[in-house]
Amino acid sequence: MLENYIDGKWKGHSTLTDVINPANGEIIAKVPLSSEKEVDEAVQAAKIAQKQWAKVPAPQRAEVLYKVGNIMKERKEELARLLTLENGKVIEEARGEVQEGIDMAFYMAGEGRRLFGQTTPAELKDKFAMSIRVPVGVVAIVTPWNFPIAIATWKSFPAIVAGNAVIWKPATETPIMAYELAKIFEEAGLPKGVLNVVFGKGSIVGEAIVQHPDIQVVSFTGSNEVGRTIASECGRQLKKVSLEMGGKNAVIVMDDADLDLAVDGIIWSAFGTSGQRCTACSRVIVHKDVQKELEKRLLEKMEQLTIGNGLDEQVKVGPIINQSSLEKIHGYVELGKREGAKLLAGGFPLTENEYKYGWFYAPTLFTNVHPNMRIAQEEIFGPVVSIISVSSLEEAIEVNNQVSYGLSSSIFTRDVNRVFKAQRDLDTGIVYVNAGTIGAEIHLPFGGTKGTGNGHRDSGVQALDVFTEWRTVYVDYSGKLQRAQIDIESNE
Ligand SMILES: NC(=O)C1=CN([C@@H]2O[C@H](COP(=O)(O)OP(=O)(O)OC[C@H]3O[C@@H](n4cnc5c(N)ncnc54)[C@H](O)[C@@H]3O)[C@@H](O)[C@H]2O)C=CC1
Ligand SMILES: O=C(O)[C@H](O)CS(=O)(=O)O
Repeated sequence: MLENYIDGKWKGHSTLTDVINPANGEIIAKVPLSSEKEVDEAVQAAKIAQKQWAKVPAPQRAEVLYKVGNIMKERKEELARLLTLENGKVIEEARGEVQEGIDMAFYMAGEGRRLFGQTTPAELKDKFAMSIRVPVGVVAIVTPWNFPIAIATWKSFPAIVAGNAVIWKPATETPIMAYELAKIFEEAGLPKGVLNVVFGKGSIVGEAIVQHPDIQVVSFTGSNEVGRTIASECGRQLKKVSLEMGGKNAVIVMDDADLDLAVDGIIWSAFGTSGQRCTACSRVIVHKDVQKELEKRLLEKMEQLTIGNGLDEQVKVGPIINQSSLEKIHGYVELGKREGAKLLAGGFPLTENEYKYGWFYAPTLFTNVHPNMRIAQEEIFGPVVSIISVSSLEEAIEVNNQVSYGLSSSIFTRDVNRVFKAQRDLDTGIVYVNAGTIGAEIHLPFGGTKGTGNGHRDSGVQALDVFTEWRTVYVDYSGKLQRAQIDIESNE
């Protein structure tokens, strides 16, 4: 039975819902469905804790993150197995996700000794000017189920090292990682109230967080629809909001590409995590001269994919998170057929034998897809790929950019001129060359253009911009009133 973590205390709740292993339908935990009351309790505790936490020197705040990183390292295998249990992703990917969290802990702990500002010359004599980062106050993070620990670390670690207190609402599908991370923070000695975890529905706990007047920042990852709702409410209240809302990412394969490498990149980015990544490849934009050969090699590789319970080390594609996601994916496949795309592989849920009690979908490949079809425009969030044929690099870039999202893109080519043109013209926050669309590194900014976000970035040093304000400080040590902007000469 999981509990909320508020003001350093574990608090049970009378209303609970089941946490289900998507690989076999087993109930693995029960999680609170909290209300506005728990959100307010957490905010009141956070307000008090933040005032003290902001006064702790940043290198000391960072010590807590070093401890968190070390505990995660010791518990890596156990955490990875729990992650596979609640989310379904295959165990080697779960290990990778926990490692992302560990890397983020050490990287952001390093920021405790940097948090760089600027010093600049002042216009006047005997005057000093600088800008420094200051914490914002109480901040909220609202996270999805597809990366239940990594995304939380991208957001909470910079917030905490910068001196904020955090209210965290994890996805109800994957609360175990949140529960474990809160326990790790407690063990690492984080003062009470600096991190508060409130479990519950987005429509209740999420909305209460967004509407709470004492929360100054909301950092969200999830669907475009919910992101827009959050942004409007935050806009009304003049709250800072950072959004990461997915993608319609493409791999471009040019006629000079190493096709085997391209196939490996596509398979990994499209069917890894069963396509449930915001960076997942869901379009392949291929030069017409190599289309047939690419399709042949892709189909051969797809046949080798083992689908099943992610705890089995041989399995390469795990389950879909829940029934409604499965139905959404299948709905898109049916739509693709009606739109006139040609189904080359997959296109159905797996329901027999070992798949009977879980939610599994066969890796699916469409060809003859027109760039304007809805399957080529909308985020499916499942193992479904559309092949679009083009005649030139220029056309490939145009097709890549013709979607409302702009998260990740990739190009396979051996021509350095094409590489440089592509990285200049692909309208996405992340561009890969001779690699798939997934695999972001935590010390670089993560996010995208257009409908993917609103200009902010997770991870990298840029994450600190979300969780800090800039303060400009002028120190005049002349002992007299010097009047800047009026007359520099008269102050000689
Ligand atoms: N960008 C990404 O990484 C992700 C994108 N998605 C997309 O979203 C689709 C639906 O997945 P969901 O889990 O339902 O995403 P969602 O956007 O509903 O949920 C994401 C988080 O927001 C919370 N939330 C929901 N409604 C809220 C509200 N009104 N106010 C505040 N918080 C709220 C949820 O409880 C969860 O913690 C997927 O099929 C996929 O297309 C989903 C997960 C991650
Ligand atoms: O949130 C995600 O989808 C992933 O963490 C990003 S990546 O590692 O696949 O680039």
